[in-house]
Amino acid sequence: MKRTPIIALDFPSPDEALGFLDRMPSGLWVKVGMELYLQNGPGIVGKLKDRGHDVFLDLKLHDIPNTVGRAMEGLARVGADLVNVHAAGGSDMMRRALDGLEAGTPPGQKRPELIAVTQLTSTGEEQMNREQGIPGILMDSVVRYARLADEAGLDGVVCSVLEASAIRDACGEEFLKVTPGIRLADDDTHDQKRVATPADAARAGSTHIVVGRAITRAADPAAAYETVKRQWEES
Ligand SMILES: O=c1ccn([C@@H]2O[C@H](COP(=O)(O)O)[C@@H](O)[C@H]2O)c(=O)[nH]1
Repeated sequence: MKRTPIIALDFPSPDEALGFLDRMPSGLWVKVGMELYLQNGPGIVGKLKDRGHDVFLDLKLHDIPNTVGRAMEGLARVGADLVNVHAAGGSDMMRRALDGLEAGTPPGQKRPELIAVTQLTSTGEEQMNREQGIPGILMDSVVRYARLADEAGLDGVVCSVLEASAIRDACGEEFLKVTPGIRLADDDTHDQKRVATPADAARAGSTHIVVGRAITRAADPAAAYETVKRQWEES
């Protein structure tokens, strides 16, 4: 995969997402999340692929193994390069997701890579302890989910930059560490709890960074993208 930031296209309509991309460089990595996909359907993925972008379809499936497996079989035909589930769904669910993707990938095409969300980057340790009832430090929970995903045969995880190097130690260099919660210095953190800069991410061993509002809501999105990319590539 290309070492380029993944831009989160958190827009309500294809017109807004594609209009935004008209003002950006070509051949990007982009992320389609629930906001865009659930209101507009799978057609947006094909439109982005036709424009030469790589697509991370971030739907974070989490249900019983049979349901997730069958859903993934369908998603394999949508044309995304990268898809995901929640690791909290368990190892059987993750294995069935992978089986579904393999079964659904059209002959001659590459199976989308599959990663698992560990702990959302909007979750803090105190919240995890109190609301999820998971005692101890958040890092341990994230690494535990990463090992589970690795053992289930997944290609990697979504985690924050703060856990990337521990996951590299536990699961290896090749295992994907896709890290949202990216902010430039002095940016508003919004609803994110575990944030870091693109330079931090490069040093920590993230394989991909996901950047939304720091680019899409910037006064000059193309300039913000170039700043993020430079920090990410140079560190
Ligand atoms: O743990 C996670 C998993 C996914 N996301 C998604 O990434 C972007 C981040 O947007 P920002 O505007 O850069 O905060 C967003 O689409 C989330 O759904 C995440 O943030 N954390």
